[in-house]
Amino acid sequence: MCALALLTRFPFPAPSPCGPSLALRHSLSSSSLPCSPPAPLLLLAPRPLPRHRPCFSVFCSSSAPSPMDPLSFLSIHKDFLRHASSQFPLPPGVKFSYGTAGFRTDAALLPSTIFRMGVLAALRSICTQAVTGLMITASHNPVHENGVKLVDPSGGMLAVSWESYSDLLANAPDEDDFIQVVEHIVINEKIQRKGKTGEMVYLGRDTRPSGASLLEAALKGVEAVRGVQAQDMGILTTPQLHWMVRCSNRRVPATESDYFKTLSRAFSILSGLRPAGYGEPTVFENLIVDAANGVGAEKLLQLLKITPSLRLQVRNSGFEGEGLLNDGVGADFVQKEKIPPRGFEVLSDNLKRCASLDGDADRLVYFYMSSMSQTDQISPSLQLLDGDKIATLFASYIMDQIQILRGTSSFSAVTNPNASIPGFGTVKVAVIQTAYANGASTKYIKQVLGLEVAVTPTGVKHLHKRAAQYDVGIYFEANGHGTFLFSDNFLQWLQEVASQKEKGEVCQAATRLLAVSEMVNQAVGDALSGILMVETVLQYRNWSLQQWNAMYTDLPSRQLKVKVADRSVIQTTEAETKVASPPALQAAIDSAVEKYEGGRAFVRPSGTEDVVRVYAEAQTQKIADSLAREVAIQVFQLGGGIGEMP
Ligand SMILES: CC(=O)N[C@H]1[C@@H](OP(=O)(O)O)O[C@H](CO)[C@@H](O)[C@@H]1O
Ligand SMILES: [Mg+2]
Repeated sequence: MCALALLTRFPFPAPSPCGPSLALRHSLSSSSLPCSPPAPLLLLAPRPLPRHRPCFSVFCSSSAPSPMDPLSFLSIHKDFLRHASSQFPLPPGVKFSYGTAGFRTDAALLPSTIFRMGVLAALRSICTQAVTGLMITASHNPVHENGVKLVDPSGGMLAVSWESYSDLLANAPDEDDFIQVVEHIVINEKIQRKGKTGEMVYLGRDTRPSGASLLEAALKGVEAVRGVQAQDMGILTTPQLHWMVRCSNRRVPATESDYFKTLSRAFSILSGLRPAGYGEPTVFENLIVDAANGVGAEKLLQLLKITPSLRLQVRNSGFEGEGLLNDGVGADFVQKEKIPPRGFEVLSDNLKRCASLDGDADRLVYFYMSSMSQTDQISPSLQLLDGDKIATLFASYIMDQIQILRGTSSFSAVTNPNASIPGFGTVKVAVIQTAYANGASTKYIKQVLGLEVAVTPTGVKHLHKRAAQYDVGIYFEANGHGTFLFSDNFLQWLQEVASQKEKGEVCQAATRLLAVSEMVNQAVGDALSGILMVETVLQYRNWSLQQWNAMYTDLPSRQLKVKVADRSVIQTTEAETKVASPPALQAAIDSAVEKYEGGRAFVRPSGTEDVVRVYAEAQTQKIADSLAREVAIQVFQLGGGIGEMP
């Protein structure tokens, strides 16, 4: 295919700032920009620009690797790659987008995308000279769908700067275009082979029936990049694969069995380190876990086998075809619908300690049923302990330990996060939330725990990055996806203190935090390690779910979705809490909010569905409902609503 034909087909992104062997030197709309020294014209391609402004860019190179034959320079055989990709043709009429959490769509449409992501994961591995990962899952989506996410060497999500490559690769119409995109990535990222042996991609999948054949496609993609090894890690939860990639690159034991052993060992250490002053440990009733008929069921049972002190039962396991994945079950269902998952209704009286995972076990919510008086009759209602409640519980536990490290063994109502720990200095602790966090949680964290709250846009990749800036960064989305991270500096200091037995309580608190840092997945949110952590804190405090729930009362809230012709017309700012465009919309939201004391509302285009999301909270449910509706109408009117008016 000639370069000109490609012109109209690929919106190549600007070269990466981290590997600028090719510089964007020239565009037809600004052709006077110098390209100095003159460099060979390599590729003529359109770049993403504001709409209605046709413009093309010239990528040019001035340094090695050999720009004219980048693949053979890497010992990648072009014909082999072309032949392999021809086995996985692009389905017609589909536009793929990496989105907030990877590609997700009907499984039948995915083989080409997953083959190509295998290639990308292999290129990322060569580029970073480290193990990368590829997970086949569609999380809480229906069973006929599937998806793929890439894991970076740190164990976190794929670097945002590489997301545009995944879109280009996934949408390349044929083999020649595909090869051109691969070449573009190799040159743009200055990828070179360093002759090391670390070029490896770990592959994992959840329990979806389509997973096995899609994994084959991924395997072929990795193998098409000769020299990079693919390792099939089997059926896993998403967080397990992230954990394995992270551990492998840190040169620590990284098998699935190591994962279970690490979590279990840390849980046992923590169970044996209850403080004096909270009374004799209560023998809790078993936790009943709704596993969304997904991969979490089998994995929880494996964890249970080696952790006898963990008291739980698994329901909605999906074993032997019983129950459909994510169908009326799971964390997303429970959090959104606020009703018990399928299979739990009959047990209403015993539902005192329950939790729900999502389909790939990276989200976790807790709940219990309480009898509430509704008009003239008593009916059970679901009390949800969502990601905000989990973050608050964890933050309060961390502050408890920090108080002890400071030499104050009792947990005072208001802590001072700036007070330093003798021997360490100021320990920076923060909770990272999104705009969807319930206002009551934010108030509690700031006013009662005295902690900083940072707000990022929606999507775990944003929260994780921010959390990594603190000594302890706790992040959760309200939907139950989150974890907390420790800085290496703080961990190193804790190691020293934990080895000084004579320090008594202080040594114990350091030992606890070290165990917590092993148990809580440092790569990504993990429902299994989340359960262990919640159970640890509840045991430590001797708390029932009711006592935990009483930390603060959620403000009533309402979420709505509005269909508009083009959701990209809504642009937001200030971590998605304000609308930048159309400007009249923010003014309309402000005047709606002003009518209700303590009200809050914001809107943003969804990154995973073709809708604009509306969120409102207020002092009563009725007001939250009216405010949400009022704002939804404004979105409809000012944002090009289609279909029925909300
Ligand atoms: C309000 C909400 O729950 N949004 C979810 C949802 O994103 P949207 O961009 O809102 O569609 O899916 C994301 C990926 O799972 C998750 O990170 C996020 O929290
Ligand atoms: Mg998930």
